[in-house]
Amino acid sequence: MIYIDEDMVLKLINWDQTFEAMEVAMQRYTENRIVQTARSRTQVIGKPNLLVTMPGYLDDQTYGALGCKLVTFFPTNSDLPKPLPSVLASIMLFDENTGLPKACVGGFEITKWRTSAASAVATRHIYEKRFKPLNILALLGAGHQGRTHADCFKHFFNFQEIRVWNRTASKAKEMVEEFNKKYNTNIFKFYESNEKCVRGADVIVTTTNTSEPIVNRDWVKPGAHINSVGAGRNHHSEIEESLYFNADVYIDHWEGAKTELAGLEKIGIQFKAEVGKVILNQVKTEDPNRITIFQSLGMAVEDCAMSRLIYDSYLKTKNK
Ligand SMILES: NC(=O)C1=CN([C@@H]2O[C@H](COP(=O)(O)OP(=O)(O)OC[C@H]3O[C@@H](n4cnc5c(N)ncnc54)[C@H](O)[C@@H]3O)[C@@H](O)[C@H]2O)C=CC1
Ligand SMILES: O=C(O)C1=NCCCC1
Repeated sequence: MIYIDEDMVLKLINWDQTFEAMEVAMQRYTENRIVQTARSRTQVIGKPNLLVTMPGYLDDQTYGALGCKLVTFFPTNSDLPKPLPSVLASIMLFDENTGLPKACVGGFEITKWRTSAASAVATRHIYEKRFKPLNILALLGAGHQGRTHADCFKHFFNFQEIRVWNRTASKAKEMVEEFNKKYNTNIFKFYESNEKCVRGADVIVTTTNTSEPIVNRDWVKPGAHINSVGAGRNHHSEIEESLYFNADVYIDHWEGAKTELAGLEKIGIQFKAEVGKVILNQVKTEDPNRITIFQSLGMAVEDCAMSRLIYDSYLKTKNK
């Protein structure tokens, strides 16, 4: 069995293949060519810290794999004297014919990249494909996911303004300075207020651990698209509940939605479809003024696709 560490993953990963891997995982989901269950959660007694397991099987010539991601979600890591990321992960990849372990692949970078690419896939198919404006992007959250989403959306879309808000303002300021420098641009703008950041935005991405809404219904312009990524108290804490009633809500998978979005179902929110159906043109939002939401939960088969991609790329570099 080989071990592919985070540095190697970073050398091998790129946005275009990650996007394609997410599109394939989402399509295969809709075509019933995957197996995955809701993830298990094992909590450290007395702490909010979790070990999460995400097993999956994806049937595909290029991205197919049998694997299991092990994620630790330790919100207390930011309070350590030397802070660590709150989401850490490793992905085990198995031989489909023998069950032998083939590789353990670092899952920290993969989780950031595949989650960002899943948001980009949703934005492209739910929103951009309908010729909707892409002038202003609002990013709420300047943590690991917020930063990777910024790179990803800069790569795939041509926004004129990318706004950044974070609960601790200094982090958003730092990020804006760093990203303007990195891309030799001035399109990244710091916002002190989440309301101002959201008002007028065409696309909104939320990547926070908040347990209270940070996006209010009245702030979101008609026809805007929201990718809600954060999983604080639950997976739907970032957006004011009444906004869900005034939007078409798309998810990535129903197994996860049944448990992790039970709170939304309980208050009567109906999910329109999984993103795979939109990719396959089986469903779409017709009304240009309708707000759309991609409620991202994260799928095991996305991690299977990514670990297969990285594993194959790794073998190619070794066999050169
Ligand atoms: N949907 C998916 O597929 C995935 C979702 N996630 C979720 O994304 C979120 C962000 O993950 P990372 O960027 O890795 O974490 P991080 O620890 O790097 O960033 C956390 C962010 O949340 C913000 N935050 C924390 N408490 C807040 C509050 N009360 N109000 C407003 N903002 C608050 C912080 O300022 C920071 O911007 C987490 O909730 C994580 O569980 C992570 C991986 C995959
Ligand atoms: O999909 C994932 O990976 C995760 N989703 C939510 C929380 C931690 C990891």
